[in-house]
Amino acid sequence: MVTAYRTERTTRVRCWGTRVGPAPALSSSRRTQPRGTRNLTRMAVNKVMISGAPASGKGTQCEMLSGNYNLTHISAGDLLRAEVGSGTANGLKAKEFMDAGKLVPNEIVVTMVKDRLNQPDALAGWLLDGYPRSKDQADALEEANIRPEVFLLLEVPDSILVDRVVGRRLDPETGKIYHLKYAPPESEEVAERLIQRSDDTEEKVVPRLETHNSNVAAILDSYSDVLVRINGDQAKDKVYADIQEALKSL
Ligand SMILES: Nc1ncnc2c1ncn2[C@@H]1O[C@H](COP(=O)(O)OP(=O)(O)O)[C@@H](O)[C@H]1O
Repeated sequence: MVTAYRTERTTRVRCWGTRVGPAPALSSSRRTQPRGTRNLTRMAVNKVMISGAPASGKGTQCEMLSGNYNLTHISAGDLLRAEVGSGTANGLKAKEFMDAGKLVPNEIVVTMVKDRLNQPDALAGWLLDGYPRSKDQADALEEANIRPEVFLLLEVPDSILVDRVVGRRLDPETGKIYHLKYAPPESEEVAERLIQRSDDTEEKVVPRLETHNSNVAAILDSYSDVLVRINGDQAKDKVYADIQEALKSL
């Protein structure tokens, strides 16, 4: 496995776990750097972004990462669902886009996420999930001088994602994420209260995947120096182990 290091000029990253996606954006490895030009600085991470297609495992990995790394988990999707639940004008407008699997307009999302990042509980360390999802969203953070120390990209083939979305269920009491086939509820009591997100249907996951695939390349341009690609098409504990390995070397 290769480790990710921040060098004077750029961070050289490669895949973790067996490669599923295209070759990494930065295919360099330590060997391509002339000796003596690397000033490797190990760094503690407390500004982490995690990205990936719907059902790529962001929520599941964030559950483990936020607890073990003492990071405040900020999910753009959760913030929007809370807005929808509160019935505000923004929430009503956001719901239209979310139900269509489209990105909610920036005038709603950007301020909401920036305000959340500036709340006291996030200042010690944040794990930002599902934002940015477009180049202008990334630019909005740049303008606010908000940058991650590492950008984790979970990569899973589209064919796997549809199956994951359709079987995904949420426990409204604990927020825990289950899957009827791959991560079933541990008791009848939990099983009975599980809910399915309104956009977790075969029909709605298609536009969500299209939205993700059409935006992800532009976002990676903004974070190519801190990008760490993770193979998300593995057991969740193996994915988490790969993430830990990558973070250990930062
Ligand atoms: N950064 C964002 N910008 C605009 N809309 C977003 C953003 N993040 C989430 N959304 C909206 O909320 C929906 C659910 O997002 P999320 O909970 O992250 O689920 P998933 O990662 O499975 O798509 C998205 O389909 C989109 O409509």
